[in-house]
Amino acid sequence: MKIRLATRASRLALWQTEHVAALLQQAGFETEIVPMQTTGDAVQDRSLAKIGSKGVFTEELENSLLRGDTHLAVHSAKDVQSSIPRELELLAFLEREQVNDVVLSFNENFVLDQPGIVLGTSSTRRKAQLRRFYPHAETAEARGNLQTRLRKLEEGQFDALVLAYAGVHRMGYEHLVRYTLPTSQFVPATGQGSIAVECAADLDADLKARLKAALDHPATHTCLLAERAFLHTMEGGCSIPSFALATLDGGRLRLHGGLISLSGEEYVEEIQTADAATEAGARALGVAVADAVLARGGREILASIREHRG
Ligand SMILES: NCc1[nH]cc(CCC(=O)O)c1CC(=O)O
Repeated sequence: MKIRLATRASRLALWQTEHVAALLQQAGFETEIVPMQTTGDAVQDRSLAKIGSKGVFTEELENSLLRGDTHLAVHSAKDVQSSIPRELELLAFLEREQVNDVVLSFNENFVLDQPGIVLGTSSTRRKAQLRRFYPHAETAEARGNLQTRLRKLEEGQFDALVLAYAGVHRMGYEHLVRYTLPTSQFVPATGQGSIAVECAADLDADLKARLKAALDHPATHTCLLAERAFLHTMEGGCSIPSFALATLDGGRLRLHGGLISLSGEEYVEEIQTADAATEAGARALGVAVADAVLARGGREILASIREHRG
């Protein structure tokens, strides 16, 4: 049977979808890749916070699943909104890459701890974390796909670029990495480093089970359920500077989640652990960490972000 895969047309998205296709082929499926443009690709001149983050990289792919034109949609897990249409289902999460944010520069002697440096990023979370942990650095908007951002770096629009290691590795830009930022401070966005595979909820149950068996990484899946429950409770999209990283150690699931104000001054974080045996337990951990963050000052941070945006 030929499985049709919906994907964005960016080089990173195509790399990820070819990776999914290869796993499916190993399991005996034929595949066809169906690239499409999303709003997030079309709108390059405004920051994601301004165009609204709800599904800008996923909606067109989801519509193709809903029409029955494709069987699976392949996304960066980070780009998938915290609640998806009830007719759709997140079937599988592929094994996660190293989750860190990294700093790239063409200058081999680039030093982060230096006054006046300009760091390119398009993420409100990274901007806020940089303001908190590297207050001497300035940030500049760096929208566009990875190739566009690298070109802006090469043109000298900023001294360095802050990106997810996962995308940098997949695109072969590791030789430009000057710093790997610690996940204790630069806690990544929900889902960073994993690829999510979505399907229609009414896809044939037997086919679903075979596709899931070929693609899903259960430990990553458990972590992502906790992180996504956190994000859902936080009511954020990728433009709210929340962060969440779940890790599994033996049978224990650990979730580090929090929220940071745009200025980087207000900061609430929470770490809790739970038994990782069930999906319900993983989700409950995400809700508990988010509730604690909201109760300990997160609500005020969210209110001030909303006020700031008008
Ligand atoms: N929204 C952009 C986006 N979505 C996924 C990745 C990288 C790959 C990943 O985190 O899985 C990136 C680029 C970045 O954040 O540097």
